[in-house]
Order: sequence, then structure tokens, then C-alpha cells
Amino acid sequence: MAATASLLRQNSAATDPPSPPSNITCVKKLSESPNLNSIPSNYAYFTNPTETIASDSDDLIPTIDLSLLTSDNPDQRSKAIQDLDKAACQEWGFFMVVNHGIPETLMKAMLEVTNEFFNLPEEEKPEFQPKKVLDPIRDLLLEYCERSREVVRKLLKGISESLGLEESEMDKALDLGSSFQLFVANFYPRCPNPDVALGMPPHSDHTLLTLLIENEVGGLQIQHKGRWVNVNALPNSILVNSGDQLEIFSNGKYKSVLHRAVVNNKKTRISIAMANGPSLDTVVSPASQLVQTKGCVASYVPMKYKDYLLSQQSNQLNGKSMLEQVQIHD
Ligand SMILES: O=C(O)CCC(=O)C(=O)O
Ligand SMILES: [Fe+2]
Repeated sequence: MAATASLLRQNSAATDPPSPPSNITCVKKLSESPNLNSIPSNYAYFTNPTETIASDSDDLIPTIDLSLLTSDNPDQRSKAIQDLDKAACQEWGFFMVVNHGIPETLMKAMLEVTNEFFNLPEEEKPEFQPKKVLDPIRDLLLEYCERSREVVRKLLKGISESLGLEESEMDKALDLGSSFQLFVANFYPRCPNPDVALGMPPHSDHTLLTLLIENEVGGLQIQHKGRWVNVNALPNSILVNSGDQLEIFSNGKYKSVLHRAVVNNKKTRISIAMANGPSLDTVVSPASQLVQTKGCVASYVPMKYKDYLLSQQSNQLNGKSMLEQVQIHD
């Protein structure tokens, strides 16, 4: 059986736990307070002054056509696997998926339902809000979860091959028949000082792959060759980033990508991140075939995914700090 849980975040711009004025219980309320011309100082996020500023992705970000990856035509399929390997997983750790088969109407409905949830009166939210990260998600979202899972399994079959393994190897080694999904809905209200605030600090995900959709308002930035790159998603595409479990399984060949969310002063942004991991009980380690070759050693210590997830979720998001705990440095 597959497992799914949900997490609903009203994202603040703070790097430390915020302590807003006592009558303000969430950042959405704060953003709605009358005459808010600047953010309280505890929400300010100061970026490293030496950091290279973001550039626009234009059409640089790799696009994977899922219909080619699953095509019966061997040439088309092997070209798609090559693109997954080089551009998508090695160079970027990030890509857009088109022709993914998830109906546009379903993606739109998901974003609408999420918007409705965040706009509920505060006192009505607890009824829908999961108490803990592992609580089961409501039935309403199951179709989207199922469809995303299918997309992820197809991508991971391709990635298994791009690592030089059998198509089904990842599925078996990581028990993907019982894979864990975490549905994360993010709400970023308009912010009067977008230059000194962040919606979500730089982090990598605990996942194998995370699928992300948004309400046509950009804000995701990924780190590429030392620079922050703005992601401009193609209409109806799904954004995919590689996570820590993929980095571990591939023994560092496919690095998890650092990403963050910026805010703006014009429109509220909603994003839905579907985090996809192995089964919770899988002890994830570098694929044995990748470390058996002469001269290759495992660069990560094995860890049960459930322990990794809980540990990462119980701390503030902070770069790749969780991954560093399992990394073996020579
Ligand atoms: O909202 C976004 O664009 C990023 C969300 C994200 O990185 C996450 O939920 O892990
Ligand atoms: Fe993330």
C-alpha cells in the first residue's frame, strides 16, 4: 500500500521562528493588516551580499516529454533517457515535464481547493489541517496523488536506466510499490518588501523527486552553477526537482538541487509540492551496482527513509544540512 500525508504551509519570510505581533497568528493575516508598508524586522531575510543575483531561465531549463520517455520507439526513448541523464539530472537537478498525462482541469482544481483552504476563516482551518506530518491526506486529493505517483514511477524507470541499471531496479530497491508521498501546499501572500524577504529559505528536498505546480505566479528559484535562476514554467507543465534520496541512491551522480521561493508585492502565490520518496521503511543507500565497480566507494551511509524524513521535518529548512549528516567525506 502506498502512503500519503499532507502539510499545509502559510509561508513566512523568516529564517528564524517568527514572533509576530500577539494578535497576528499567521503570515497571511499579517499581510492583510491595514497599512502594512513594511514587514516586521523578524521576517527580514538578508541574503549573502556576495551571492550572485538571479537570472531568468528563459528556455534553458531542460524539458522532458513524458510521452517520448514511455514511447515504443526505441530511438525516441533512448534520446529521452539521455536528456534525463545529462541535462535534467546531472547538469540541473531540475526539469519541466510536458505531456505528463495529468489533466489540466485536475491541476487547476487542486490549486483552487488549496486557495479555498487558505482563505477559510482561521478558526475553521484546524478541521482540515493535518496534525502531524504523517497524517493521512483527505480523499479529495487522492486522484492527484495517484496521478503524480504514476508520473514519478515513469520518470524513475527512465532514471534507473540512465544510471545504467535495469528499468525496474529502482522500483525494487526502493520498494516504490509502497512509496511515500507528502502533499505540501504553500501559500505566499503579497509582501510589501519582497527584496528583503524570502517565502522559503534555500533547501533541498528529502525526496527522490518532487513535483511542483503553481498558480501562474512565479517565485521558485533554483541554484545552478552558483547562481539563482528564476523558473518560468511552461503552461500546463509540471516542475520536477531531484531530492536527497536520489542523490544518495545514485551515489552522488545526481545531486539534489538547492531551491528557494521568493515573494512579490503584486500577487498571492500558491504552489503545491508533491514530495515523492521510497517506502518509509526502506533503508536508502547508494545502489549496490554503482559501488561494486573497482575504485567506487559509497559516499553516503544508509539511513531509513522514515528517520531521514522525520529528522529533516523537525528542523528548520537549512540548505543541505540533513544530507550532510549522511555524507561520507574523504
Ligand atoms: O513554492 C515553491 O516554489 C517551492 C516549494 C518548496 O520548495 C517545497 O515545498 O519544498
Ligand atoms: Fe522544496
